[in-house]
Formats: sequence, C-alpha cells, structure tokens
Amino acid sequence: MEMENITEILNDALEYGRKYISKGNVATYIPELAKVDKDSLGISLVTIAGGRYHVGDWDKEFTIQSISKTISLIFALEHFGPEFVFSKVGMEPSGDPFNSIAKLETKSKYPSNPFINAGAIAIAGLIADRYKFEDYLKLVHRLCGRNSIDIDENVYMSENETGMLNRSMAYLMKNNGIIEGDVEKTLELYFKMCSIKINTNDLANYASILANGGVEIESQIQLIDKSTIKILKSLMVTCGMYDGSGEFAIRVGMPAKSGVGGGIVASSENKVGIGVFGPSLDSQGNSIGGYHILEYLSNELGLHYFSC
Ligand SMILES: NC(=O)CC[C@H](N)C(=O)O
Repeated sequence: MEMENITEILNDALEYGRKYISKGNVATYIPELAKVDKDSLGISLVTIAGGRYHVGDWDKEFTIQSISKTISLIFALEHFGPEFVFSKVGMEPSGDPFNSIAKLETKSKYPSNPFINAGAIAIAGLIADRYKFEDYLKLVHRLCGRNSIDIDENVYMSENETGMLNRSMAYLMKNNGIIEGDVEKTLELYFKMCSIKINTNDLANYASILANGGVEIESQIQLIDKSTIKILKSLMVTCGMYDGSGEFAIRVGMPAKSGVGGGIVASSENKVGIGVFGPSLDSQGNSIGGYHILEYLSNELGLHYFSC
C-alpha cells in the first residue's frame, strides 16, 4: 500500500466526513452525552508496518460506549471459551435497534448477538460473576497501548441513573436464567465499560492488533488468540454497525464497531487499523462523519475486504 501521501488522504477524508455532520445529531438519551461538541472530527491510522498518522480532533477524549462490547467479548472468549459464551448469547444480526428489548420477549430468551445492548449485558453478567472492572480495564490498557485510560465518572453516573431500558433487559434476562448472578453488579460493570474515555489513537492501536491477527505491532506479542480474532471480526462484519451493518459492509467493507459516543474502530486485514471520532450520529446511532470518512478511506486506500 502506498503510504507516502497518507496524511493528505486523511485530511481529504476529514473534509469529506465534515460535510455530513449537520445531517446527524449527538446522542441525547444519555444526558451527559448531549453536552459534547457536535462538530468534533478526528482520525488516527496505524499501519501494520508501524506507521502512525493522525488528523483533526484525534486527541480529544470521548466515551467508548458500544465499542467496549468488542473488548468484553474478547475478555469473555479468552476466560470462558466460546462454548460457554455462546450458551448465553447468539451469533446473528438482530435487525433491530441496538437497545431493543422486543426480541427477548417475542423470539428467544437469548440475545441475538454480543454487540446489541442485551447481548453485551449478558456477557457483562458472565464477567461480573467472576472478575472485577479493574481486570477488564487492564485488557483495555493493553489493547489500546495506554495505561492512563479510565472512566468518565459523569457519563457513568448519567448512564446508571437513566439506563432503565438496559435495566429492564437485565432483569428480564435474570428471570430467564441468562444472567445468573447479581443484576445490579452486572449493570454497574456494563455501564462502567461503556463510560471508558479514549481517543482515536487508542482505537487505532487496538484496530492495528485486529488487522495484524491479534499480534501487537511494536512488541510482536500475540495479545489476542487467533480463534478469538476469527469470532470477533466475523461478528464485527455482521453486527458491528447495528442494523446498518449490511450497507456498511457494501460501502466500506471492513470489520468495524461503533459507539454512541461517536467512535468507530475499523481494521483492514494485514493493512491498517483505524480509529475515527465524530459525535454527530445517523439514525442508527453510528457516527455520520466517521462512517463517511471510512467509506472515503476504503475507496482511496483499497481497504474493502473484497477490493481488487
Ligand atoms: N450503542 C451504544 O453505544 C450504546 C451504549 C450505551 N451505553 C447504552 O447502553 O445504550
């Protein structure tokens, strides 16, 4: 891949993404998130050869939100194994909004996949029974390459105070035997996971490990098992962009995961890891600027998994 003019391409991508900001809105259902600057936009890109590039608001911190669901899946797969994890949650896209409770009542007591809220709460339940938030945070530090990462207390409190739909799903799953332990402990862990503060550089570091088969670029250490990577990236392709995952697969073609804080993590196999941030969201809850930035980069740099 030609990387000489990468900063120029990133700046062009940023300007392209900026045009879409006004078509979206920041998340307001978590009151603390409504306070963020809608116009922020940043990109970080790390190549598997170790090149690092940043443009825009790449060092602005935002909360990781649903991107945390990928790291809790890694944590659960590596501590409990796939058989146990997938005895609690499915592997299929839901086709419903990320916070929908509907299918838990009408279709199956098992959440459709680990990346919708219900699925991630079920996985938080597995973790909360046996581990502490600090154990999870250590994995975040390792994957993002920064030990100073911590939670945003205000966002955590805001989610805990207002997350009644998440609370309802958790109690329904407790009733149905999906959550075995303490529901409030499960929710505390889930809300803390969502409230972790990161920047796009942290996401690009993490994404570069995904692009590099689980191996950290600098140390060449295998941080994530290859079998975990296979499951994780497959789910990122099918479910990573909520019920917009199908169109994203066509337009962008990278395993990715978004969060309502405005972040998206995306990786292109054996090429690059990318983190983008733009808190203005589309109707599905994906960063609208970030989505278009990734589409631009996919086209310009040939990052689509089926690009030829
Ligand atoms: N899609 C998201 O990023 C949602 C995460 C958010 N903390 C919630 O539980 O609703």
